[in-house]
Amino acid sequence: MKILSTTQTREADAYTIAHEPILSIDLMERASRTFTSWFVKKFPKSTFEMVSVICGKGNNGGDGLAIARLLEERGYDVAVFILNLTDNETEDFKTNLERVRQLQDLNKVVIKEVSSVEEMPVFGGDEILIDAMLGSGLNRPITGALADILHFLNECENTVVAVDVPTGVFTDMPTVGACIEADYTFAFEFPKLAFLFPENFHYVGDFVCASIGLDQKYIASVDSPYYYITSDIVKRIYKRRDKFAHKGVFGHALLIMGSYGKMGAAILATRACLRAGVGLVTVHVPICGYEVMQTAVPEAMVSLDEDRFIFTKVYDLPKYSTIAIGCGLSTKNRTRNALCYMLKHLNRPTVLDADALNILGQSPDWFEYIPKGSILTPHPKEFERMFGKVYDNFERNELQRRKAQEFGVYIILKGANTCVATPEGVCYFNSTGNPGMGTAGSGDVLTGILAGLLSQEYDPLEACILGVYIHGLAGDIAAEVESEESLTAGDLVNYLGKAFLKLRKL
Ligand SMILES: NC(=O)C1=CN([C@@H]2O[C@H](COP(=O)(O)OP(=O)(O)OC[C@H]3O[C@@H](n4cnc5c(N)ncnc54)[C@H](OP(=O)(O)O)[C@@H]3O)[C@@H](O)[C@H]2O)[C@H](O)CC1
Ligand SMILES: [K+]
Repeated sequence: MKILSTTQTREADAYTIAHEPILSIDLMERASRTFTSWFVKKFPKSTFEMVSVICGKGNNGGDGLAIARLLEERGYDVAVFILNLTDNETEDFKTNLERVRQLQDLNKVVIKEVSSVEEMPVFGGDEILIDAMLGSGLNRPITGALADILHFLNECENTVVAVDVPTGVFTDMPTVGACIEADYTFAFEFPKLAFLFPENFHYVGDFVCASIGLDQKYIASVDSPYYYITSDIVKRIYKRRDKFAHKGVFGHALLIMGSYGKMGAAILATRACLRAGVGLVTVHVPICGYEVMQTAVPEAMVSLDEDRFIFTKVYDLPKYSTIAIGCGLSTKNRTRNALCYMLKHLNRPTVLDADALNILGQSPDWFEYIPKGSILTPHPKEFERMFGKVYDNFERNELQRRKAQEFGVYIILKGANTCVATPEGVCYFNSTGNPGMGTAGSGDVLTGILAGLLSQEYDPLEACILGVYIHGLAGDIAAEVESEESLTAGDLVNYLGKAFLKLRKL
């Protein structure tokens, strides 16, 4: 799914209104119905006493009024609070206010105007609050009376659901000023870029998005460097196996991993590579890793280094279809030199993770040796070691895109909404995964999956998108059974099979 900026969304909005054609008030109604359909399933009316909708006077407030009316129609007890902080009202806000007033006249909805925090009501414990104060029209940081009201609301214990954008959050740049702290955000048509960055989680909560019927052809024609990885994209990438296929056609991966005390990383990556469907896997380990590897992963072949404890040299590189290097490798001098030699002599996309990235961070001149189309999989700390400190995630994302373009590589920045940046400067944000995956070895599993997919002739972009998605999906299935707290990297490997089964059914 493409992610549009606020300006582009407004253009898509205007295009839809002009070409569907649809009146703007009817588009607002459609958006509000989409919200309401989700809301009634998520918060059935038996689960709380009342809904209070807090509205600004722009179109976000207009949505809020339409939602209040639609919820009343569905049998909810609804109160509307209109923030009287400006005289500017949009036409669609006015029309919807008129419609709600008719309900008020029938004693079906309560409407109250609020001009300051002192006039805010005390909400009951069972009330749910809908934030329709400001949406994508935010054009300056929130201060003054509205900031006081937001602070007041944030102090309340009630569940808060934001319409389109949590009030105060800038969608395309870092947020400053007061913000509502929503528990849920329901975004129209696309998630906003800001929702994908951790610093905004506090404001956005869990987000969902759904189409409000904006013109799909127009959206397809708009240029955007940002995509959200949904099942649609993954479905197009995933290749079913040929009935007559055999292990010879699924490639032979070489994993260069592990050092004394860090063989677990190599084991996890090797198991993941096998579970991701590789035909054959050879794992190159120092002598100390021989027995543990043969015992822990009998399906893998082992190539032994000359050194007892670390990686120093590997032969026969051309015979492997894919190479991945780095998990648990160490950054000792001889390993560094061996990595440098390899990078210079490899001539095909390679997966680089963990200590391979730490070594690159220490020797920035070596970035130019990385084969084009390679995949680098840093977590934020490794990213910082390679490319330096940043102020926030918008800046980090810009840097990630720039470096991917500069070196002609794919950079997978791991975290919530893992982001794949391509050599063309496009970003794909993952939609699967959960906080339980922030556990030792989780990254090693991803590296193994990527090597397994590349071996099966997924191209690097396909491997990145499918890899991060299925890694997250395995995590989500595992968390359902094991809980986020107890989830281990080994579980991710064990649930990969179930994730593939789910993928087949998409
Ligand atoms: N395509 C869609 O996604 C649709 C979206 N809809 C909804 O429309 C809003 C956007 O509505 P808009 O009227 O453009 O803007 P807002 O309601 O968010 O804001 C209204 C005005 O608030 C003022 N403003 C801006 N920043 C501040 C601030 N810091 N403090 C106080 N007031 C502020 C500003 O007016 P000014 O004259 O004061 O500059 C805004 O114009 C979108 O989010 C959706 O909810 C449609 O309903 C359907 C299609
Ligand atoms: K809002």
